[in-house]
Amino acid sequence: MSDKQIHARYDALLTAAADAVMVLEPTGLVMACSTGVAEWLDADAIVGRKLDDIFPEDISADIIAAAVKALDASKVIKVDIQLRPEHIPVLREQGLSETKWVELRCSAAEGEVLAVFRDITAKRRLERQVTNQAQRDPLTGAYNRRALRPVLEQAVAQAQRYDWVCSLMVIDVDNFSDLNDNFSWDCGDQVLQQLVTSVHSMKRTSDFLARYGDDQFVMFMPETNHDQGMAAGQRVRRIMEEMEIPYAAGDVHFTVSVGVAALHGPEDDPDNMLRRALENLFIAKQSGHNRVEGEA
Ligand SMILES: Nc1nc2c(ncn2[C@@H]2O[C@H](COP(=O)(O)OP(=O)(O)OP(=O)(O)O)[C@@H](O)[C@H]2O)c(=O)[nH]1
Repeated sequence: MSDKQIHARYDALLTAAADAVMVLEPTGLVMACSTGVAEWLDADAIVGRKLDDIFPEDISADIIAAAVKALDASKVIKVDIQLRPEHIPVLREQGLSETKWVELRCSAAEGEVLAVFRDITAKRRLERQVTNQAQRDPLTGAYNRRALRPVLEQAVAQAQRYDWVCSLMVIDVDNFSDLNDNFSWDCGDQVLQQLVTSVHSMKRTSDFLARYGDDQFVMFMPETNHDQGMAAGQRVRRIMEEMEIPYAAGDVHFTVSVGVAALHGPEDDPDNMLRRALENLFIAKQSGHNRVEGEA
């Protein structure tokens, strides 16, 4: 096969490929470029420039490191790169209008490196969506019990290390099964959704709300001592008591009971805090509902 044929085949391959490809010198100089389907890359404006002139320092260093490794190890080196238009003016001018994730694969060829960029933005988005769904309660959008566990463990350990205070509350809808029975399951659903919306709008950004059971929610509150946790519990109780949910058969009212527990020093742990909060919730229910109980 002649050199001409080899070049023609190489050009045809690059023209047909969906991926963007750059031929790089190990110094970072772009010798050739084909854009594939990347509408945010202008080959003419890239060829002859150094990666440092195109990308910010950290990205260009990642690409050069992958290229050098591919040359040294004679194998394909893979690295994922995030391209943000606000950090890469050169690509923004060429049409990069939203954040993209690309998978870079480098392989060595006669002292040069072929750098293949594949757009994996859609795959990344899907992965994030799936992770998000796995951590959320589909009805209310609050975090679920599975998501709560690692947050509690990390936050309680951190509070213990730095001698900070923290508290949690368990919120439980009073006579929730009666709401379901007397109105409808749909009405019960609306109560749970409204509860979460209201608690979200009153809580601090750092507080963490999760659906813990059927009609039960746990809110972890960092940097909150017992008295502040009780005050937050009373706020939740009052807001729920005042809420009216419009329903076909008339406005629906409901109340909640709340159990609060604060961190008890270095020997305490999330399971014990939850157990105490649930005990206090039980006392609130036994004492007539629509109450907040904490530690004496
Ligand atoms: N609408 C609705 N109901 C649910 C959902 N998940 C569970 N339930 C129902 O919620 C009810 C929970 O009832 P219980 O745990 O007995 O609590 P309660 O009736 O509030 O009683 P107290 O806590 O003692 O006041 C059960 O009847 C479940 O079937 C849901 O997602 N939506």
